[in-house]
Amino acid sequence: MSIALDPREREKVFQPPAAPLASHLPIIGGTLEYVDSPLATMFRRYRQHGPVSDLHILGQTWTAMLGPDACQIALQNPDKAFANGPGWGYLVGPFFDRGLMLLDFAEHKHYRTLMMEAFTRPRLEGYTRTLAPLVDEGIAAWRPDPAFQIYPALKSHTLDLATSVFMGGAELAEPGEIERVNTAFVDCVLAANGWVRTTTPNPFTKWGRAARGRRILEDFFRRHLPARRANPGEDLFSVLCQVADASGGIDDDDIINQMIFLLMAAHDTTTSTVTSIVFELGRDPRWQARLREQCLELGPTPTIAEIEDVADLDLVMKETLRLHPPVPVLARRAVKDTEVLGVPIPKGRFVAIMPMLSHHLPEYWTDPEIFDPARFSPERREDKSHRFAWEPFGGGVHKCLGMVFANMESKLVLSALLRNFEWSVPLDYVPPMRNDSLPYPIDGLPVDLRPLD
Ligand code: HEM
Repeated sequence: MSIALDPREREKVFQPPAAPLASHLPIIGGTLEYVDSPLATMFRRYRQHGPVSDLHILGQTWTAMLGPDACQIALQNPDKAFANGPGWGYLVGPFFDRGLMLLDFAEHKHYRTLMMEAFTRPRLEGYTRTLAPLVDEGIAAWRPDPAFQIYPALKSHTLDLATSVFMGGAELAEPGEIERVNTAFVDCVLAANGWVRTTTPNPFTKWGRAARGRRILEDFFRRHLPARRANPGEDLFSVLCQVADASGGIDDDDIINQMIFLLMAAHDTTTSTVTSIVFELGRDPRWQARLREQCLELGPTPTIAEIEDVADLDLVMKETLRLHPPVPVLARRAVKDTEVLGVPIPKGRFVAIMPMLSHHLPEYWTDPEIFDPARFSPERREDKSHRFAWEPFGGGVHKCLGMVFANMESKLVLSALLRNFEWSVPLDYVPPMRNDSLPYPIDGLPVDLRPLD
């Protein structure tokens, strides 16, 4: 078993705050404190101010929802007081414009119903058929290395996979364009915490780079759209074109908007999940060996049903998502006056739902900082301690539409890794994380990757 919480974070969590910068610089300070140590910031706030309190991030006052009760109310949104568009829109709006997650109420319901067609069981079976051999081929080509940077390798591999399963190929890409598309995605995601918020292309600001990135992505998808419509394949882009044409309710611009959003939603989150699993298994040889045995039986091209049958893969994935949720904070904005757990929230207020804290609260989990996949086993089911104790995929009407897909793809990649390699990371190694958008390890998370004996 391994201790998951960065020891420096643990120190910050359990020490009283030493005159935090936040008290002197309320605007910048809140942002810096969060970026430095998100979990410690959430813990401190929850213990000192309770489940609903105000903080200052990125030049705005945000009401933080901490702990499963507050997160449940905000996510289930019973009086429709919270909207996604103006919340997420403040962070990434111009770059993921009209993506499903940024739509609200009746319009969101309409698009979600249409897009669900792309995630039916037969479609997922088709995506798995496309993915399995590509995953295996890609991972088998990796070379052993005592300092193999797993994060960039997975990021590039999952983008290649997305090009096939989401796009149906990139036959019209120009030389070097796939790399530019990758950079464009990164720039759009990193815009979340930009201070200079104008969308004039400018290589020196985050928003400026993201604006350029968005154009690259639009060009890329628009060029491929007629071919997907004329000769639809099993890929998600073709499915969306068919759904759009059959319903008459989505125009070409919106197909492109949804594709850009979907790729972003899928790409970074899956990369982050598998990276974190590799990290945890690298410190826990017993779980690594146990999973390897089962994955060797699974073989190189399993069906989705066969992958789902490996219960231990599921335990490890759930436990990793508990400790390292790829989306630690969800954005909303109040569209009318409301209250949560007795705390008034005025119309116009930004709201930060922070599911990550619920995953670490000792009120709901035994030894929450220990990597212990068996806590999700049928005998223990610690996640049942509260309906929203475990919420890496969110909840309510915006709950992740790609959850089954994400499980399938992450497990396929992990299974291929386990069948080809063994790996370790030193027990005292703590990946230095960048937390100003979706969290990722700045050093690429080096692992000692060895061929199987
Ligand atoms: C482990 C990987 C993933 C995690 C942890 C994750 C997490 C989330 C979360 C927390 C939300 C809710 C956001 C909110 O309420 O504001 C969400 C929404 C969404 N995710 Fe995922 N996601 C993952 C993978 C994927 C994949 C692979 C896809 C697509 C294939 C996807 C598609 C979506 C979509 C379309 C939404 C918007 C749903 C809506 O607003 O109705 N996600 N995801």
